[in-house]
Amino acid sequence: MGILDTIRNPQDLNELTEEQLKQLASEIREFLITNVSQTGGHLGPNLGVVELTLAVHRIFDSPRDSIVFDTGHQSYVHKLLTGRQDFSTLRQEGGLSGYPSRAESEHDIVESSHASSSLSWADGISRARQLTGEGDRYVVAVVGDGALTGGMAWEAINNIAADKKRRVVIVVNDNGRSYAPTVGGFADYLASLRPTIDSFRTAPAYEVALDWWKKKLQNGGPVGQFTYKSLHAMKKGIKDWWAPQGMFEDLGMKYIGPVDGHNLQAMEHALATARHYNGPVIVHAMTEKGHGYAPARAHEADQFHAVGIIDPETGEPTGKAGAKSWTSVFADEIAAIADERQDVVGITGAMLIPVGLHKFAAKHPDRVIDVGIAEQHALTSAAGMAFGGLHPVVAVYATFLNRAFDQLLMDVALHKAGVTIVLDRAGVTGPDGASHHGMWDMAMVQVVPGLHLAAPRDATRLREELREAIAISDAPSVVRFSKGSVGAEVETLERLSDGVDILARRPSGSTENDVLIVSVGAMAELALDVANRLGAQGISTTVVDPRWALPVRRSIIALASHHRLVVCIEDGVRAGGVGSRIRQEMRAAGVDTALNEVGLPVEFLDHGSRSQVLERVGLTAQQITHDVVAQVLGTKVPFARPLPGQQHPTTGSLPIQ
Ligand SMILES: Cc1ncc(C[n+]2csc(CCOP(=O)(O)OP(=O)(O)O)c2C)c(N)n1
Ligand SMILES: CC(=O)[C@@H](O)[C@H](O)COP(=O)(O)O
Ligand SMILES: [Mg+2]
Repeated sequence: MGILDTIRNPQDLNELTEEQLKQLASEIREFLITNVSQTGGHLGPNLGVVELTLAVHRIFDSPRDSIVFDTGHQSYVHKLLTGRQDFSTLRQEGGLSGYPSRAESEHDIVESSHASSSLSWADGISRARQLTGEGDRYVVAVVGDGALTGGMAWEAINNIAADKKRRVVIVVNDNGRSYAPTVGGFADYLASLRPTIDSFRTAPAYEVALDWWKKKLQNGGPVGQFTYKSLHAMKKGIKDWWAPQGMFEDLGMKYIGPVDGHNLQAMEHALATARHYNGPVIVHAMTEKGHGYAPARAHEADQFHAVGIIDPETGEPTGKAGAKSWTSVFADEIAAIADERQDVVGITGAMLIPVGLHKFAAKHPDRVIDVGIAEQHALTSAAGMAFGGLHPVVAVYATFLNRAFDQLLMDVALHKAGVTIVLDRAGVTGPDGASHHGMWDMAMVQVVPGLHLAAPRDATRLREELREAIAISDAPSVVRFSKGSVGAEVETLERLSDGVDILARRPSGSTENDVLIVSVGAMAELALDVANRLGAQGISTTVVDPRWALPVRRSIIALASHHRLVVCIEDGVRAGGVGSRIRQEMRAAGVDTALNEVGLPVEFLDHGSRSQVLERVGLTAQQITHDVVAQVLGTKVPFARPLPGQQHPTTGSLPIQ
């Protein structure tokens, strides 16, 4: 039995000797490599915070003191130390979350995986502690150098630094990377601190002695005054020359570091110093992503930021290479477009490879910009680029657009800026859980005036719709697609004049009162499966793919008036989604056909595989068919009549045969 097996809670760490702690760190590293290589997960970030997390839990008293992880993907060690040592179900349905989870432990606070929020959490918790008479409890925020490139972090620092009594300890986990090396002026500043010498600068004894000496000299008459002033000038000169005056100290926060984040004693000393300071303080820890695991260190792209199932010895993926991914289709097409259009620029929020801009960047490095984890800035900067005559393509995961909604609305759309936003990981993603599903984008953007939304159903339509989007120069255009492998090609039977694709027609001679299925994006195969199942139950269907879901195409409305029921299937929240918009447009056109919005519930969906989550919420052919049959055969759906003089949208003739 190893030492790790004896750790049931953080208090068990306090009895360990220095040697035992070293052994424990080694066991934890071994545990992470052995287990995460079998389940997949954020192996690199967690190997980088073994000593840091041990030190935090030895110096602070969780859960009395609150420990907040930014983004939360680096909380595996924290979980191991707080009673969760079965990682066999990591990120799986019903299993251990890959992020902090309040349902799992009282030691867990922030469940969202959206970066740069930890300092605001720390500000809020510490204010609450002060106002409820518990200001002696500490709040420790563990924040990465990448997360510190997010604007929200600086909004929080502005607030925290204002109150010298706030017991907030900000542990900067500086491994110099997000996925790739962190970019920007602040990242350069952090890097510039590395050679700085003194971590004793904020030691209490040093501070007390310095204050005594300052007072002595200042009160020592003219000679003392002169001596004090000249020594102060000399010290400032040395610091400016040798140890530049820290930005954080200029902001009014104490700065301790840089500290070797893999030296447990040094980390404990720095954190103990920070604790004694009893006010807002930054502890700048220098760490390495993937520390202690050669395959991770050698993986230049992202140092095993997130791995699938790998061989623990070699770090090589063991699963068979997946089918072509949506991301790779986008990566190839945007790189081709970049060759053709010099005005097209790419923008990423510290995720160049994950969003597929790397091929574009390799060919045109000056036209792909990494803004750091700063989606809000990305959108407004893109509006500026459009004003300057460029056509920006902002590529982000759908869930991360949430935080840039106002910039999309008021900087891009209000100014009719020709900006294309490419949303990868749209819809249910799966293992990263509730804050990673890209499920709110369509409901969010459907209220943006003038916005064009495309949801390609396969690789061919992605290429097509991406090009159509980039041709829009007077409004925002959004192209959204799922995580993972792109599905099979779904052929077009007929393309209507407004760009809507007919994927399946009802049998000739069918009645007016059949079902129109509107399939949004990657739901096409599912929609056709539903159509077949309904056909077996004697219900004829027409299946269409709008391709451009917004603005709603007129042919969708006309088709609706020739069917008994419209079923809109989308991989997004059904409240306010595409189906809702179609319903509104139908009502405005006086078409009273019944409509079902089939999509995701307005809930936070726990992690699992994509298919498991879709099954859980009923977004399956079986469930949809069951519901439609019950409605139609159960005559819960009134028969619809076409409007007088309503021409059918295809050839002006009566309903499609
Ligand atoms: C708002 C937001 N944008 C993008 C991401 C995707 N993301 C997850 S972790 C990560 C890198 C974080 O870097 P850092 O904070 O330095 O932590 P490290 O992984 O280096 O420990 C990014 C960009 C996110 N989680 N949140
Ligand atoms: C926390 C984090 O890194 C997320 O960005 C997530 O892990 C991305 O997962 P995928 O890129 O595998 O969808
Ligand atoms: Mg980092």
